[in-house]
Amino acid sequence: MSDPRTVAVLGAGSWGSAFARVLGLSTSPEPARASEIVMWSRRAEVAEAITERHENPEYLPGITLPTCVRAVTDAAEAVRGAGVVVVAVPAQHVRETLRTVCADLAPDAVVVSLVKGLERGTDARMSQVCAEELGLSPDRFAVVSGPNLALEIARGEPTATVVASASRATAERIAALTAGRTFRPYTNTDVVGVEIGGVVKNVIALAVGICDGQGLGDNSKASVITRGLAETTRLAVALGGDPATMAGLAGLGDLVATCASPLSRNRTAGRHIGTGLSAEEAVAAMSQTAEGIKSVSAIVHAARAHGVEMPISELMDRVVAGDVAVDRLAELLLARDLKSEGRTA
Ligand SMILES: NC(=O)C1=CN([C@@H]2O[C@H](COP(=O)(O)OP(=O)(O)OC[C@H]3O[C@@H](n4cnc5c(N)ncnc54)[C@H](O)[C@@H]3O)[C@@H](O)[C@H]2O)C=CC1
Ligand SMILES: O=C(CO)COP(=O)(O)O
Repeated sequence: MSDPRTVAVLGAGSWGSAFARVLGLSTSPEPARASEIVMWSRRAEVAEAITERHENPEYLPGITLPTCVRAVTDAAEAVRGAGVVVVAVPAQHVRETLRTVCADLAPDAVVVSLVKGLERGTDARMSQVCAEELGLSPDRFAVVSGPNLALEIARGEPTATVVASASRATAERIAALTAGRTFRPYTNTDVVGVEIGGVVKNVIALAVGICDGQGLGDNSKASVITRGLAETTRLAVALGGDPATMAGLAGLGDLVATCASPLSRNRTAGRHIGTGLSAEEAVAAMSQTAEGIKSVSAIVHAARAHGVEMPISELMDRVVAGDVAVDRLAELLLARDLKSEGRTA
């Protein structure tokens, strides 16, 4: 059995570290908040800085982590005895990471995904990857997603988020674990909708970044954002999600935050592409994860399999593959198949 107040965080990048800080600063009454947070970092110097100096200078320079946060370099050690295991590594590495901890996961542990990507090759959402690799029942899984730029949260700026689980009790438990003076979790049971909102907004932010790189103004960006929300909603509904989720924090909220913020890695990657870099060069120019570039092929594949039209994602897939010349990007962003006329967006 596990200790419900010990939380493991797999991944010591920007969101894993900021989330560990959120957990450590929860103002929920005991025993709803965590007493110990054990992060897993692949690099010994990062683990040492977190444990000894209470900071992660590479990802969150100048931010102090609570003293109840420490880090280890062995993922299995991090999860041993933990009542809650938070997954905060890039989507394409979630499956291999889970395989290294599966044998050490407590049979009653709840797994929480912070990850906003689909797995290439399987089109799997992270709830599906966790269920497959860890044999989790739906009540032992939750996803946290919303307008949650890690650096703003680490600085203590107020934000809201969504905790979704098939089990309302699990969602409420994870919400209590995170709730604090500047972090306000809402709960729902729409795991599919919350996951898809977080995944597709990265691709729409790529397109908005391209608008920036091309010197386009706010009409173009608002059109891309609005049409982007429409195609996100179509995919979410086709996969069993609730359209109402897309009007909330995990849909529109995250889309607006990511598309508007210069902190967004996906928007930044798009801006690089819009000025003429290839997707590979854009990734190389940044040190952090841009999930939209990695996930777009799986999104498009899933959409086609379900007969869902996603014109912006289709274009971003071609852009990432290097199939579209930069001087055609502006014209193609809002291009539209005439047979789609009459639909709302
Ligand atoms: N940074 C943010 O503002 C937010 C990020 N997210 C999502 O959280 C997830 C993690 O993103 P970030 O923390 O931002 O990424 P990051 O790029 O800041 O850090 C990624 C972490 O994963 C580790 N990692 C990289 N490759 C790995 C591999 N092959 N195996 C295991 N670990 C590996 C890195 O060492 C690092 O600790 C992504 O899905 C992202 O979309 C969600 C909300 C906010
Ligand atoms: O998910 C995020 C904000 O909610 C972070 O977006 P980026 O990954 O584009 O930085």
